[in-house]
Amino acid sequence: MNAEIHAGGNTWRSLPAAQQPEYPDAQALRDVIAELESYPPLVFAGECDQLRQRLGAVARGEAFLLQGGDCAEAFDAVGADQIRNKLKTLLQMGAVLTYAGSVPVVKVGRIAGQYSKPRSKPTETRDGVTLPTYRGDSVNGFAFTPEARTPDPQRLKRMYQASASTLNLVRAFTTGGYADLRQVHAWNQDFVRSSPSGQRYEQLAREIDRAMNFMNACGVDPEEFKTVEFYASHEALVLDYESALTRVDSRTGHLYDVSGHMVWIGERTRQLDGAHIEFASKIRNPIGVKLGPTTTPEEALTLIERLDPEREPGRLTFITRMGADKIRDKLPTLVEKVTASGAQVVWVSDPMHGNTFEAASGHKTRRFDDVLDEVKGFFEVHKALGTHPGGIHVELTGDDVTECVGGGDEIFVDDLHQRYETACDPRLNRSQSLDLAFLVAEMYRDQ
Ligand SMILES: O=C[C@H](O)[C@H](O)COP(=O)(O)O
Ligand SMILES: C=C(OP(=O)(O)O)C(=O)O
Ligand SMILES: [Mn+2]
Repeated sequence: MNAEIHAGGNTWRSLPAAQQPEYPDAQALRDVIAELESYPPLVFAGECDQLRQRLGAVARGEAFLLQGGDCAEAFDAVGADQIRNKLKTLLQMGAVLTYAGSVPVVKVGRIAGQYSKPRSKPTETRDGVTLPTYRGDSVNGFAFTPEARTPDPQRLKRMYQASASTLNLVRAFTTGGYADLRQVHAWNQDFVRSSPSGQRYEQLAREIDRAMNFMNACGVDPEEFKTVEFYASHEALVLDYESALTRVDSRTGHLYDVSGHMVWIGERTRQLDGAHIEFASKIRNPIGVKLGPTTTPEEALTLIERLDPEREPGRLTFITRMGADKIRDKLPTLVEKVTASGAQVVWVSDPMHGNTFEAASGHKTRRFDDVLDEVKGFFEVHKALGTHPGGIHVELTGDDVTECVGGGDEIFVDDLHQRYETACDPRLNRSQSLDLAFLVAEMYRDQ
């Protein structure tokens, strides 16, 4: 490894880094970093390049990005069922969008690395006891005890291992036959009878079957449908971890963060003179940046200067998360100014993070109708400006949780307690995710 170039992955260290864990033992952290630096990459730099090319197609208006998964993955949820259910949900959504929206879909999970959480408050108080807030399994434990909530650098190694086993199973499913498009019915088997979206999906799967029979009859090799391209992404939050997993690509001499194919910088860490943007500017992975309602056009343009100086379609994805009540007001100027600058970014809607509220029961939740309305606003703005609504970024799970209210198989506020399992933000369940995919496919077709 070239030490000089590798140092490029550490230039962030001299800058202020928001939302970093405060470890009690600096030497223990250094030991963990040294160990992580010796671990093999989780992804290959060439795969990151391939995703950048796919996102280039999205930027040009030729494809659509579906990015989704947990708000916060958890170490104890690294099991075959959970991973399969999540993947299955994303594959079903992908099939709906591809078929009903008539557009190639680039599929990216918030998966195999989504273990670190920025928080709005540094501490949490319960019954007069104040402890550090939970910052994701990579940092501390969810249990409300001083031991669990103390940041422990050993957790970064567990994050690597959990990411590796998740990615291994995802790769097995996506290349080994499970994700074969001829399985469109099988993905739905446990689901169809019980839910309106499952039944709607079943009808679509029958049409896909017919289309595939037609293609077979035309001589298309059925093996073409056997594997699916699927990529892993997460928020690059804990920079000690991300930079320990940043390596020089022997083919090109460039730096890649090999902890995932795509990484994004969150709304709370996108300071222009901060460590996260500096880190992201040094790596060649496709980069996302979340843009909330306070983003100014000047900030967006400076982000482009910093992260995409070559104006390479696919390098930079702007993930807007304005809130349903603000998107129609805030997004147009940003899109106009960015487009006028000549940059070709991918525009993606995260309709989750601007629409969170606390229910009377104390559960953090989101209304399906607000989520839908933000996506609608996103499509309306792009239609009016003649730009491409490039994709959606959603928090979802394949399990039948009750965390967001609404949807075709309606969840009510009074249901929230039944299966509220998230460690951080409320996720769409499988039925709500499929509902959303059908509605987004209609919007895409209509625009
Ligand atoms: O997932 C994102 C953030 O960590 C989350 O929205 C912040 O939530 P908080 O306001 O509960 O800290
Ligand atoms: C923290 C997140 O989002 P944001 O940075 O947009 O608040 C997230 O995606 O979980
Ligand atoms: Mn979240």
